[in-house]
Amino acid sequence: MLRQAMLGRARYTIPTKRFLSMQAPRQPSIGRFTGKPDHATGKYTVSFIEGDGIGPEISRSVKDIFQAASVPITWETCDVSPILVDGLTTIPDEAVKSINKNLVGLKGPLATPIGKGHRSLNLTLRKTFNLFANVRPAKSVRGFKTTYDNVDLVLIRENTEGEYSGIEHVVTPGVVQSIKLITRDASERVIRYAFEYAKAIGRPKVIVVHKSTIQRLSDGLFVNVAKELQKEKNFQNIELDTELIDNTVLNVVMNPSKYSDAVFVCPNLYGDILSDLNSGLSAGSLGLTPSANIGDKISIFEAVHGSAPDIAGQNKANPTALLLSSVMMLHHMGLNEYGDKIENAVLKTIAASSKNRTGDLGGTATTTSFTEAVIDNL
Ligand SMILES: NC(=O)C1=CN([C@@H]2O[C@H](COP(=O)(O)OP(=O)(O)OC[C@H]3O[C@@H](n4cnc5c(N)ncnc54)[C@H](O)[C@@H]3O)[C@@H](O)[C@H]2O)C=CC1
Ligand SMILES: O=C(O)CCC(=O)C(=O)O
Ligand SMILES: [Mg+2]
Repeated sequence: MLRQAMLGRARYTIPTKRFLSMQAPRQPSIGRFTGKPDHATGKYTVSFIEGDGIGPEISRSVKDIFQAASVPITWETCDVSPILVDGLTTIPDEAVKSINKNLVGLKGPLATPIGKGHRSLNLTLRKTFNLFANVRPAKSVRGFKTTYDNVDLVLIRENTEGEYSGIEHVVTPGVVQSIKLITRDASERVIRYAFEYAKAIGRPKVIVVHKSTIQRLSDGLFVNVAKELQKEKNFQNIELDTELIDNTVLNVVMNPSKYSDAVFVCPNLYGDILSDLNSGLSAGSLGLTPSANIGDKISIFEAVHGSAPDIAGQNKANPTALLLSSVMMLHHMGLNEYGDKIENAVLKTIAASSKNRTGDLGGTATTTSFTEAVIDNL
């Protein structure tokens, strides 16, 4: 039997046995949106970071579709040009104020220079607003054939530390050290979120993906925290499994359906890599996979993909991943009808014909013609 369970995206159709009799809530209890619409206009204000490369093109698409769907949102454009002080990267105060005020943001991809200049602005945003859980669902798209049908993977990545702590130094020329920082606090809050998320979407299992055979203390702590949490009364109905990352990667590629009833949770780098793999497998492109960066109060939604410099400025980018991220955002804000409407229009457009699809999906559509087709399908 199938039951429609909703969190972030309407199209979670989840096979359940144990949870059939339970009413799954729509959102985990952690990180709920508490913003209010403006009294006078009835509209919410959302901070919008358009991003680099293809960012402005896919952002235009989201804005046009939101306008056509009459979504009650006013965009507040945020400039996050990096500010470097004593080697540390920050973002302008106005952007920090905007996001702190609105409690929610939508973000296009931000490019990171390699080996020089500012630190990743994506990491800076996640650290600045303590966005500790990065939720990355990867689901097959109806009507678009990839290697496997019915891929339905949900991954939650620790988003503030691990290999992305940015603690690196030269010990002596030719010898560098990079510190993977794992703390009990950060591990606990993301794993707790993963348990809550699994409950909310009606999945009976959480799988900790790790390599504690090698990273014995750091990943060992992450795994132990999960085992401790699972003993809490609240989570005893959720099964906990642990898997070595190399084994998970093999299994995901060989048989992704093995994980349709689970939520993965993992340290930062594993989650970054595994989420691109999941995207490629479910969608055949990075152009379709959304994500949410969740904090206790503030959340920022963004695609899994980057700034795609190879196709930037050519009207070739697929805006779907940012659109589906905006759908996750609408559900997070409780604007479910609008989220469902836009999601259905996007999926209908992709399913209708290969002509509608952008180049990454083997089609000939441009970003603008795809956007127009979605608007026609609203
Ligand atoms: N969260 C973020 O803002 C992220 C930012 N980045 C940054 O993006 C820059 C480029 O990174 P890459 O490794 O090239 O990864 P990328 O994700 O930008 O591109 C990888 C491949 O996927 C394609 N692609 C990505 N998004 C697409 C879309 N919407 N439509 C059609 N095709 C799409 C690109 O054309 C390219 O062939 C780097 O500076 C990196 O730091 C990378 C990943 C995430
Ligand atoms: O910030 C970056 O440069 C890359 C981030 C990334 O790959 C991701 O968030 O998936
Ligand atoms: Mg990545």
